[in-house]
Order: sequence, then C-alpha cells, then structure tokens
Amino acid sequence: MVVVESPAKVILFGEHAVVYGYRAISMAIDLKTTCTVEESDTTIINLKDLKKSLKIPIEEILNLNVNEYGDFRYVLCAIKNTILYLLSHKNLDLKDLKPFKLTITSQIPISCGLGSSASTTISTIKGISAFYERPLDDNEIATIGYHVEKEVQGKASVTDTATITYKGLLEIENNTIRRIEGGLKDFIKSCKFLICYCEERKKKTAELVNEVANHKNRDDIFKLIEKVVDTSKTTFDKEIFGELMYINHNLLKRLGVSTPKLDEVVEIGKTYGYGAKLTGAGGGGCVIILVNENKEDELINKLKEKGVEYFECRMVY
Ligand SMILES: Nc1ncnc2c1ncn2[C@@H]1O[C@H](COP(=O)(O)OP(=O)(O)O)[C@@H](O)[C@H]1O
Ligand SMILES: C[C@@](O)(CCOP(=O)(O)O)CC(=O)O
Ligand SMILES: [Mg+2]
Repeated sequence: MVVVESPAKVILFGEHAVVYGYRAISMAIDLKTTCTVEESDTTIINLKDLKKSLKIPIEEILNLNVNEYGDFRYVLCAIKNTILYLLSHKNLDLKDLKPFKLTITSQIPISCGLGSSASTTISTIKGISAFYERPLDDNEIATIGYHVEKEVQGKASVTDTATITYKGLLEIENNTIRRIEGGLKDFIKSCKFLICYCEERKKKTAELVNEVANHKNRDDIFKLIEKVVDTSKTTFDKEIFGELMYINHNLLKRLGVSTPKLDEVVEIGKTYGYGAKLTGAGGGGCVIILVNENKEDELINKLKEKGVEYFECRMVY
C-alpha cells in the first residue's frame, strides 16, 4: 500500500492578480492531506471527508470530461493526467494498469482558500505515480498539478500546486517560481499567524476567478496589489507587514471577493493584531491575522466572542 501526504498553503500577498502574471508570495503550512493507494479488484475512489465513493473503470478515467464529476473532479483529473504522463514519459504500458482503491482524507477545510483542491491534486499525483512504481520529481508533480487545476477551473496560476509541491516560501511571477530564502523567510518564520475560519464559501475558486476576470478596473487594482507584494519583500517589520496585509485585503475588497464577515474578522485582526487579510479566492473561507503578542489575549477573546474558529499555522519546508 502507498501512503503519501501533502501540506496546505496560504497566499500572503497577491491572490487573483497572480493569475494574470503579477507577483505573489505564498507559504506552505502544516495541515495535511493523506492519499492511500492499494491494489483492488476494481478501481474505487473514496473521498472520506465528503463521505463519497465512486467505482469507475480505469479506461473510463483516461477519457472522461472531469467537470461532469462534481467533488471527484480534481482527484479524477489528477489520476487521468498522471496516468497519461506515465504512459507517455515513463514507459508504463496500458496492460500494466492494475486497478486500485484510492482514498483521500484531509485536515484542510474544504473551499476556504487554503488550497484543499491543490493538496488533494498533488497527493493524488504522488500516490498514483508511486502505486505504479514510477515516482516523479517535484518539477513533474508541480507541472501535472498545475494542468489539473487549469483543466478543472478554466483559469489558474501555479501558486497553489507549486507551493504545495515545493513547500517553504515562494514568489510567483508569470507562472515562474522563485524560492525565497534568507531575509524574508527568516522574518516570516519569526511571525505568528492565526488562520480564522470565518464562514462557508458559497462559490468555488473557479467562479470567483471568473468574476474577477470581468471586473472593469481589474488591472489597475492588480498593479496596486503588486506594489504591496514588492514592499513586503524588503520590510522586515511586523507593523508594516500587517499594514500591507490590510492594504492587500482592501484591494481584494475592491475586486469584489470579500464579504461582510471576512471584513469584520479583518477589522478585528487589524485592531488587536498587526493586520489581516482574506487568503485565497475569497467569497468566504479564511482570514489570516498577523498576531501582535502584546495584544494576543484581547485578540483571542474578541475572536471567541464572535464565535470565529482559529488555529495557528506554521510554515512547512
Ligand atoms: N478532503 C477532500 N477530499 C476530496 N476532495 C477534496 C477535498 N478537499 C478539497 N477537495 C476538492 O477540491 C474542491 C474545493 O476546491 P476549491 O474550491 O479550489 O477550494 P480551496 O480554496 O480549498 O482550494 C472540492 O469541491 C473537491 O473537489
Ligand atoms: C484566486 C487564486 O489566486 C488562488 C485560489 O486559491 P484557493 O483555491 O481559494 O485556495 C487562483 C490561482 O492562483 O489559481
Ligand atoms: Mg483551490
């Protein structure tokens, strides 16, 4: 039996703009998705958290239109693209395609901006390639992962799949990846971040990305977001970093992807922490707060008073 894991991610600055080539900064965090793959008489996919199971012949997976498969679409698309890659690049033969039982479980809240889709995708790619005894390197995994998110969503950047594959802290620009080491990474490691689960997201990432695509001031706002990204890279000061998070949040608000609940939690994060912003596609989901240790008790009390769930996140690398 094969067992593989992948982390989650937060986008610290630059979501949405990054889809159009603007710079963004993202970080892998310590919430895990686990994928197990084992031999089976027929191919079965179990999504434990969603309490859903699907029996499907492998040959059908290779030809399907993934968007007809609801919650299974990322996993099926990842299986499809991985097997096609193994067939064309790794000497896997169609006759060696033995059936399997693949199971996904995850600690990542689903559709909350923490990359549950990318983590599910990447762990499936790793699980399937290991099951057929053709493990892939990180570049191959990240490339297949990106194509999966793009096929399912229509539009996507490499941010989520790359961050979850390479881990650590990354800068993305024009879909190319730069690992951030030294100064900014050390500074971010010294920061305490809380992730707040604010509300269920009503829309999928794909819908939010498409709404932003039609925003008439899209590029003006993206340029301002990129300025925030660039300033954050040289400012190793928590007060300024928190302020930049708040500015980025308000630019996302202008793009139309915030909600009253997210704004309310961001205001709490601004008042009782150094700053805060929504993270990921928005439309609900999570807010990330940079904690001010001197006011942490007040922050926690306020979040509890509002009934907001929170947890501390740490960078994985
Ligand atoms: N634990 C899980 N098990 C199975 N599928 C999952 C899981 N988590 C996420 N997914 C897939 O990812 C989709 C959510 O993706 P998305 O809207 O992009 O949210 P996120 O911001 O978390 O990435 C789900 O509808 C499902 O298809
Ligand atoms: C909005 C976007 O920048 C991030 C989406 O993240 P999530 O699916 O909400 O975790 C889209 C992308 O980069 O592909
Ligand atoms: Mg996603």
